[in-house]
Amino acid sequence: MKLLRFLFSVSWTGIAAAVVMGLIGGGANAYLVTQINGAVAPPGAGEPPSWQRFAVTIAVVIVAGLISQVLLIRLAQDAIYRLRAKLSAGVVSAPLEHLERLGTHRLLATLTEDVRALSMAVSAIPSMCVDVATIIGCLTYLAILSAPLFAIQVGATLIAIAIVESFLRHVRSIFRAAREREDDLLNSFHAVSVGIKELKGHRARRRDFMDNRLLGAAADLRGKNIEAGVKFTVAQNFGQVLQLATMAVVLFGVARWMDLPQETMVGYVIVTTFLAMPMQNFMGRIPDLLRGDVSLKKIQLLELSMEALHDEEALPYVERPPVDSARVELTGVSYTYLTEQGPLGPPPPGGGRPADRRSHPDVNWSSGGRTETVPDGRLPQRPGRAGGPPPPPGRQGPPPPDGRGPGAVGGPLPTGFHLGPVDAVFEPGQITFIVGGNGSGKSTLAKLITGLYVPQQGSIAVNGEKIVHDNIEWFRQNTAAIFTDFHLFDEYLGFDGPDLDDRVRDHLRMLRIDDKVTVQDGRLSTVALSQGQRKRLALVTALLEDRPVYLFDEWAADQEPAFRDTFYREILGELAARGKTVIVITHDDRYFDVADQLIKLEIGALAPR
Ligand SMILES: Nc1ncnc2c1ncn2[C@@H]1O[C@H](COP(=O)(O)OP(=O)(O)OP(=O)(O)O)[C@@H](O)[C@H]1O
Repeated sequence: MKLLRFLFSVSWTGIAAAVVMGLIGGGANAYLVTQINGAVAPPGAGEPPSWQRFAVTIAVVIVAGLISQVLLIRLAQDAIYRLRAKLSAGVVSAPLEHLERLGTHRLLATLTEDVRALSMAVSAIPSMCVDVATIIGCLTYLAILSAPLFAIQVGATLIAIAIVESFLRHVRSIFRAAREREDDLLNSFHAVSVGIKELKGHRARRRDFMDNRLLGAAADLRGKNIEAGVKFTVAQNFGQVLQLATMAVVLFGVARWMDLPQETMVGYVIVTTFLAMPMQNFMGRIPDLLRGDVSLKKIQLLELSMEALHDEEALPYVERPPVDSARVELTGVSYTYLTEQGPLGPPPPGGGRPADRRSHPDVNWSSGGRTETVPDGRLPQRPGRAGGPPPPPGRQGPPPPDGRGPGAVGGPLPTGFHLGPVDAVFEPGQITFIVGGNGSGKSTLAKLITGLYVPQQGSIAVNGEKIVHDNIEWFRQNTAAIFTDFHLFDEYLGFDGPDLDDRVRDHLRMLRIDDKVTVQDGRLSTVALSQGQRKRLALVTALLEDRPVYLFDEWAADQEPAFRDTFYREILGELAARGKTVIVITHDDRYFDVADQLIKLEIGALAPR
């Protein structure tokens, strides 16, 4: 079971210690049974009873059980902590395009539901270990008491396990289907939180959404959980019936047929009665284990799908300050969005990563003038290079050269919107406007310029230094960007210095929001502001970053006319005067005269000048 393997990977020594203590407890439990048997068996049949020995055995049972449980509780919590840390780090370090494709709902479902299910499963393991130790101890005593009875009991238990296991296979697949519906439910919850205004304002839409989307998924989930619960209960009861039937066969058949002595039968009854509790506890915890196993697989699948050709957490980062001024040059930069072509497939046999789940199937890290295609390179051919046909200009990128058609079942393929090739130079002290219609690729280009996306063809250079795997993390530290879907942290994380508050106050004053927000110890009094005000707060952060490249994605769109004028005519000018490389995505044609350079995109391609 993956769950146990996962727990072992956290600390096999901890597991071993807990299991040893569990076994001591289980052995002591079994010894307790022998003493009870000695006390109730006919005189002279067994060991004479001794209350001192009885008390010591109980002490051993309690102490060993306690130590084992404490060890396993610590282990379980450690495993959960590590899982949370690993998952969060995985999310932060996954390539942006990959997270965008996964969608918020899938990430949320894993970070909440899967971690919760796994916590339950891992927390169940301590008591299950003690149960197993007690069962082993009791069966060992039974073996000493009577080999035939032991054989019958073990045989019946194995048959019960086989029957329950066949039921559990169904239950597991139901849990798996239920888990998929949880993604849909989380998607609906997400839609409720971000689309509440649209739902409140349109009764028919709200009804439709509630009945068919949210409650539809919830009802489906309920149905699956009921089905799994009922099947499991049937299996559990069947197991119990089999145990009782075995007892009946032994008491009324085998005992008479083999003429077993009364003290053996008393021992047998005590052992089987004693066995019932740990057996039931163990069975009762199995659904938690199954759900945990399903969640662990889901988590691993997500991690797998997050797996990047460059694991961003592992990106080399040499502490190196940003450049003083940046000349950013794009040479033949192209990028094609991947689109989902079908259900996400399982990993291929042999544990390798399925080709269709690669996060960057087409990334080529340009290094030292040489283009490396990683790993097997289903590269959309760049026009004018390698003799490939030019990609059709437009929303759709080139078909994958591996011959898989759009109907192919599998993960994402590079068949989405295609941008490029783009050749452009952004000089220090220069203001560049990037313009173009909706969906022409401006924001996509912005993500490439800021290093958030990696070009699939061509290269980017800063002051002549090519951006490659080894310096992309550093490259990102050179740009202060505000995208349209920016996020405001209410704390100035990553900034320090005794004058931070004063610097923030100066900027708040300059951007005319000092009457709305105050700052204390690097924390803002509020971020619950109008969209225009929130954008000004984002600008405060960008200005504090003081980086050589500034990129604004339709920043002024929500500003009042007077402040829009201030932004275009004063703030941009000041940044350029300080030698910053300023790039502005805009539709504001009234201010085009501010730009030193105008780059126009038309459906993913540079418009002819
Ligand atoms: N995360 C994504 N995944 C797949 N395709 C995307 C993604 N983001 C954008 N696209 C596609 O790329 C195209 C260009 O999008 P982009 O956001 O770059 O346009 P834009 O020029 O900034 O548009 P606008 O002016 O409306 O903001 C879109 O038509 C869309 O189809």
